[in-house]
Amino acid sequence: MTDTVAAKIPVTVLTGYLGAGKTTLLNRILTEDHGKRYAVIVNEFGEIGIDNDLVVGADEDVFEMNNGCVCCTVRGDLIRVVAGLMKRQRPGKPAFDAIIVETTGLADPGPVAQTFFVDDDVKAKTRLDSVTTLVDARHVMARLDDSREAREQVAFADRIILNKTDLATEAELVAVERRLRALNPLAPITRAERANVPLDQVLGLGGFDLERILDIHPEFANPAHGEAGHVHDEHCGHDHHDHHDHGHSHDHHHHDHGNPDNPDTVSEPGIGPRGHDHADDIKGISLSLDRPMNGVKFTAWLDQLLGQQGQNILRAKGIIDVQGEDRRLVFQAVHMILEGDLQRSWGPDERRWSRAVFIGRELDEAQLRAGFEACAA
Ligand SMILES: Nc1nc2c(ncn2[C@@H]2O[C@H](COP(=O)(O)OP(=O)(O)OP(=O)(O)O)[C@@H](O)[C@H]2O)c(=O)[nH]1
Repeated sequence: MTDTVAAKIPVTVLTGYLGAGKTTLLNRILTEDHGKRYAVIVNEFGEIGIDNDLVVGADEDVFEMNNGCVCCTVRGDLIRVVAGLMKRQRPGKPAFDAIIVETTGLADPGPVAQTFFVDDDVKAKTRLDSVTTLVDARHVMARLDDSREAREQVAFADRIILNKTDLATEAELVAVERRLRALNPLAPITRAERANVPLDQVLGLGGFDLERILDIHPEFANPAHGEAGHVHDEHCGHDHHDHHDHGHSHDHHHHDHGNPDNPDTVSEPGIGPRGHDHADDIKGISLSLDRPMNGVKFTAWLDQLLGQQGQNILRAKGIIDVQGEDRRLVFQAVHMILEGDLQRSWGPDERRWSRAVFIGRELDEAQLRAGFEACAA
């Protein structure tokens, strides 16, 4: 028994609301000198891969799941990706020491975690090691008020990392901790800045506690439709129709639930991640431009935009092709807090283009697009 458990590849699910610091932690894990080989699965929000591109130096082992709506389609994707990973070989040992799944900030981690219990193939070869939830010390209180996903992420955690402690006072941190404790009395809370937690507090915890989750979600291990790989589970059942609180609006819900193995069936044009509106009025807008941008204009536009609409912009990020600059300009924002810098050079064969994703409420897509394109050099 113990042998089988040991032979299974541990899976860590990293979750946390938009901009909490998941990619920062992931990059820390991937760059630390640990001699381990990790496979990383990122659940991309929006149709133009940016997240994937922001994960450092791990090209060959980063796998993208190509949509944002975790409750509907990710299970099928995840099973496919994990099954593919299992086929890889390393002499004498499993292909990977661990698998890390980064969920989108809008995801309820339930269906992702559930995948490791319902699909027989996945279950035979992997074990869920822990769900680690990152929390943005500065913004989490508001998100716990208005987002069911944010609350679920905290409730589900085996470990909580209270990140961005540099952006909050001690009194605020204590208040946040009290609130987190109320939602999840058991998960240890570790404070962090730039997700600087020791890796042994994230990986190899053996921490996923099925019994605790069954207390929160008695139906967890027994999905309504029961079938391995069935993506339209009980989360879908209540979330789509009953729970206005959950805030998923699936107005654009054209995809075929009966065919989780064919992610193409979810591909559709339109706003947001493959046309899905998340959390009622939250939407994602993806912009791109094939001409170089004027760096000064772009920065001024972005500053002004965040100044005026930062309250409504939950998250923004992008990779910009600046005229006269060999390096890629990478920017990120969470509400009004903006960070940007010139990172690595564009590769000789790399497509030079600018792309950005804005996720928020009451965003005017036409206006954003016009503003973005007006920054062309
Ligand atoms: N001040 C401060 N900024 C941080 C800290 N940790 C991360 N950031 C910044 O916060 C922004 C979001 O961090 P990410 O790691 O991309 O967050 P994420 O959870 O992966 O975001 P999504 O994948 O979009 O949900 C980036 O600009 C980070 O550099 C921190 O401890 N303090």
